[in-house]
Amino acid sequence: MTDPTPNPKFISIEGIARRYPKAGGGMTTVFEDLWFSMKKGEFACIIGHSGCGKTTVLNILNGLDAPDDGAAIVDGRAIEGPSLDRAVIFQGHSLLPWRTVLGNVAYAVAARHRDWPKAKVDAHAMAFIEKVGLKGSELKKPSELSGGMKQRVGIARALSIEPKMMLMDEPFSALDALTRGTLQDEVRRICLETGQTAFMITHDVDEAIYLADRIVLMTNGPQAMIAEIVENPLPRERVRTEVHHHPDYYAIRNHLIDFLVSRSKTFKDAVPEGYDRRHPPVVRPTAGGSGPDAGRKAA
Ligand SMILES: Nc1ncnc2c1ncn2[C@@H]1O[C@H](COP(=O)(O)OP(=O)(O)OP(=O)(O)O)[C@@H](O)[C@H]1O
Repeated sequence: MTDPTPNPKFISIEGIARRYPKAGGGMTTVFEDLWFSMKKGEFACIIGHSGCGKTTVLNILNGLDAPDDGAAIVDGRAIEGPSLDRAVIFQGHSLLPWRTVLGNVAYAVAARHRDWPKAKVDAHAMAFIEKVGLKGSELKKPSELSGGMKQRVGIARALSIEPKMMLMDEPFSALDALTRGTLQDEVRRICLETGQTAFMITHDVDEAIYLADRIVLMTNGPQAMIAEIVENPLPRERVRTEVHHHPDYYAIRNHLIDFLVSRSKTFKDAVPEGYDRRHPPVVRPTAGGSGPDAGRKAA
């Protein structure tokens, strides 16, 4: 269940910057002074063109990369390296090929709970294998599974360690549309049921609208900025086959596409008056316009 009084800064990105040396000397700034926070149990997607720094942000949240300035904080503690508090689901499955489905998930559970006996580890792993619809396939090896099934194992493994945060880097982009839809449904259901906090990179506007509570819009790099935080006007209880009938669906969809097509390129050269990197504008596109919250500052 979702925490009724969630900490508004359960996850907090505070003024982070990432720079790399340029081939001919000097430095390229991928982004700097980036601020964004998430409540516990929130699902956020980040959208922006290739190279703007989405994976870099995700790697900083995962602890695989460190910011040159600023800090990323989870539940009051600065991230200082990878931790079982955070689980990542990638596009590829990165399963251990010699282990079964159960073996792959149990391996993660055993790493999290080193004092648990094998029977308890296996029972816990099985509960998550069941959650992603793979009961009956637990003794299969990855080579015997379809792409969608492998991705399910990755999801079960990530969820089984009951992380404070789930990080997803385009986890469904390599799947066919039908499998992608089913897995989106499952991830959404499980995140809602377990109050999981999730941060996902996607290039798919419809995926972001279906999954996210809020969508972070990043301008093109280098020196990418968070242009806005878009609040999803759709109700939290969503049904895939009905979302596009919601009166606000096309308002948010058009807003996101308009950003990707034009404003992601032009934003930096015409930064709106009063724009504050620390509190990017919060926009809630609705059929009646950008809604009463348009232009509100992020917390
Ligand atoms: N190790 C590195 N050395 C130099 N530049 C790097 C390094 N890693 C990333 N970059 C640069 O940082 C920028 C941001 O990369 P990043 O992978 O975060 O972008 P992205 O938005 O996730 O892109 P995509 O959507 O294509 O995955 C890119 O211009 C990339 O070339």
